[in-house]
Amino acid sequence: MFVKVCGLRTAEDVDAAVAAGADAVGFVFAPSPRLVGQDLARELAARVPASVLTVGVFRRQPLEEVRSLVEASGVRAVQFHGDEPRSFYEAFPGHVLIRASGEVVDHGAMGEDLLLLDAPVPGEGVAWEWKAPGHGRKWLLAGGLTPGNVAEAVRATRPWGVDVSSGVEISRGVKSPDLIRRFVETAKAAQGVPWTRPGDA
Ligand SMILES: O=C(O)c1ccccc1NCC(=O)[C@H](O)[C@H](O)COP(=O)(O)O
Repeated sequence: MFVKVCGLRTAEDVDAAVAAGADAVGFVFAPSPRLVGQDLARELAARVPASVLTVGVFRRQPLEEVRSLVEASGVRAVQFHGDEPRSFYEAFPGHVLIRASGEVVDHGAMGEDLLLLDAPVPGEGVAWEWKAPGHGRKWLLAGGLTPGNVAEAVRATRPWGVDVSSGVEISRGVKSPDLIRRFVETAKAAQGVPWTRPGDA
């Protein structure tokens, strides 16, 4: 089970996610209480070992802004949460590409490596009627996941991975190392599909 912890803003958050065994950590560059700037993101990304994927999260931002933040922060993956066109995905060869969507879409149509099925409004901690996209490709489940419900969500939908933000916070935008540890532990123990590196077939 691939586990991404999103919306990290402090060195303690990052260290907790890495120590817990997260496979990816996300830095939000879109308007959000979890927004980080390029310098902080670069500092935080530098703490992350190469085995853990660093993800820059964007929503409805101009391509030049995205490009500049990706380059300056050094993140290795780019996650789009709006209706960004294919040209946005094509602008980042060599990066892992994550396409987030609030509905089941044609996986691969944008050239993405991973599809992230999320609530209609991201990062709000709202659980939706979780369902699988109905194809054999790699996808991540997100939206209102917590240490208390992630096992049930995984059992119901059998994703390749999961993504969390609000469910590991003690207040909006403030992560809890203990909740991060509990979430990663529970998700890893849940019965998902076998882990392989994102981008591989
Ligand atoms: O987290 C945000 O505030 C955010 C803002 C704008 C675009 C994306 C955002 N988050 C993306 C994520 O990957 C979240 O982890 C995902 O939506 C799940 O969030 P949650 O339901 O709070 O666990």
